[in-house]
Amino acid sequence: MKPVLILGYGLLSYGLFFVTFLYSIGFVGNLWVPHSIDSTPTQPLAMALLTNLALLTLFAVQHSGMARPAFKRWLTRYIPEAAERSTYVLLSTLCLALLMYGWSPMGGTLWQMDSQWARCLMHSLYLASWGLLLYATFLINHFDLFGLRQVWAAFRRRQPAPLRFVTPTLYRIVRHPIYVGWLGIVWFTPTMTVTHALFAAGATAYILVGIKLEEKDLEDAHPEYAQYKRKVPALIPSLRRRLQKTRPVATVG
Ligand SMILES: C[S@@+](CC[C@H](N)C(=O)[O-])C[C@H]1O[C@@H](n2cnc3c(N)ncnc32)[C@H](O)[C@@H]1O
Repeated sequence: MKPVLILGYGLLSYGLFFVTFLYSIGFVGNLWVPHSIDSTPTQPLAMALLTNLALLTLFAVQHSGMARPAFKRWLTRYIPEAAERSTYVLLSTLCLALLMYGWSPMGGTLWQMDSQWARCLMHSLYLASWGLLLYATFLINHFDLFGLRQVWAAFRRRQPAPLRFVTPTLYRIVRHPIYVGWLGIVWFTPTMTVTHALFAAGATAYILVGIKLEEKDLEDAHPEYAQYKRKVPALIPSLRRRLQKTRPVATVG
């Protein structure tokens, strides 16, 4: 595959991801977009539940399955290595878009905050969680996580330097700031409907399983990860057990 085509493919994947990412801020927060997580129910409850569970499962299997090293090895027998991450980003984006498009609101309110300031606080925490997620991607390497670094290197006919294991700022007080952001996104809402709770519970279960799989790969790739894991908590930040700044020493997949 010609390097310019790989670059175009990577840019297209990233562009689609970015538009879907912006829509999902409105979708989960019930803000600004026409079809959101708590739009008016249109299907019978059982049908809506099955649809939503199927969509959540599809996203979880794709997102976690394609991130495994064995899957990446298999995939790169058929596509250039430089396009692997962009393919992951593209398929994750398509699954997320399908999830939002096919999502079937179920109605039913579990709790609701009526006071203006409480609603405002929840919306602020919700948007701050998106900010945290985005910020944390830049701490690891935003352009690597979304495949741009790899396709740019291919375009320049260079081999991209392997991504290093890093523990900058937030990563010294919590091991998974991106997933902390996700948890905030799904749980901070002024109105918790049954639909929203299903989404939040599904996302939480996915994150907890995803962490186990991701950390196994990180431990395999980076022997010092075990020590990092002992010192830094997974999801609840601890300032007391703050990891000393260490030089990154190994690569991760
Ligand atoms: C979606 S990101 C989530 C990262 C992290 N679990 C978090 O919540 O902030 C997953 C990718 O980040 C990589 N990764 C996780 N922790 C890392 C670190 N400290 N340094 C570099 N890469 C890391 C994993 O290898 C995986 O490819």
